[in-house]
Amino acid sequence: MSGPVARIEARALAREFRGGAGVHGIDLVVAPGEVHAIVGLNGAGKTTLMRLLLGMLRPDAGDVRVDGVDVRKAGPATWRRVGHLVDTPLAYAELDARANLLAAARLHGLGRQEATAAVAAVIAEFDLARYTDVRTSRLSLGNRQRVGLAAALAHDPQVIVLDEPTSALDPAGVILLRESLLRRVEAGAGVLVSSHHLDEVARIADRITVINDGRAIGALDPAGVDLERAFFAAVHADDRARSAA
Ligand SMILES: Nc1ncnc2c1ncn2[C@@H]1O[C@H](COP(=O)(O)OP(=O)(O)OP(=O)(O)O)[C@@H](O)[C@H]1O
Repeated sequence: MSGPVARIEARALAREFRGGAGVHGIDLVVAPGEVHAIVGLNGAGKTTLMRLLLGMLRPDAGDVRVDGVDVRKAGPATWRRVGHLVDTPLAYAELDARANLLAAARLHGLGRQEATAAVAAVIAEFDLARYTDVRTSRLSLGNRQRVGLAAALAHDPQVIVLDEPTSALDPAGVILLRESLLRRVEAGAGVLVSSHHLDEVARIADRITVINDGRAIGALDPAGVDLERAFFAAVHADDRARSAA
């Protein structure tokens, strides 16, 4: 096979929870230099899929490669190239924003000076200067999300996985995140993002995959005229097909 190594490549990925919910055989690729968005209704399996891709959850079947490395064998060198915001945004709620960002940068392998410079850059990138000395537990939800995103991105990851990153952001935060991701993609990163905001997805995604009931059921055209209608058409067609089977 030729071409650049995919940032993320999953094959036949499956994990079924008791009761039957979960992820049922998903193939997915995130190439370098692209934003791949996944959209789906509440409970469709987006977070579960991301947790499987990041090795946070063990699959029943299938495999995942991150920057060409089998996720089961990935070590620090691979994880330093990954930035994610899935589940809890920050490690230390009692620390202020700057200390949290420094901790995240150091945990991702940056040296002291490198981390200080990287943290200054993401503080500017996410317009967080007013909040650097505030304990993160006291931040508003949206500012906590900004700090969480800054912590996920400070070490300049090549593989970026963000679960509903705009859910609590104000319009200014949405624009800052969009610009940040597009800059990183331009530099070769691969981004996987889940979202319920179809307008925003249409702005940033190169590829959109629809997830329904734990399965990847098709793609939406980010340049399409009525994404919402296309989304519901895909979901309802899949629901009908499965209830008829
Ligand atoms: N640890 C678990 N044990 C049992 N069921 C689970 C577990 N984690 C997730 N599920 C179930 O798997 C399904 C998919 O959940 P998931 O959180 O992946 O959906 P989602 O698409 O991210 O939803 P949302 O848009 O609401 O965040 C749901 O039915 C959920 O209840």
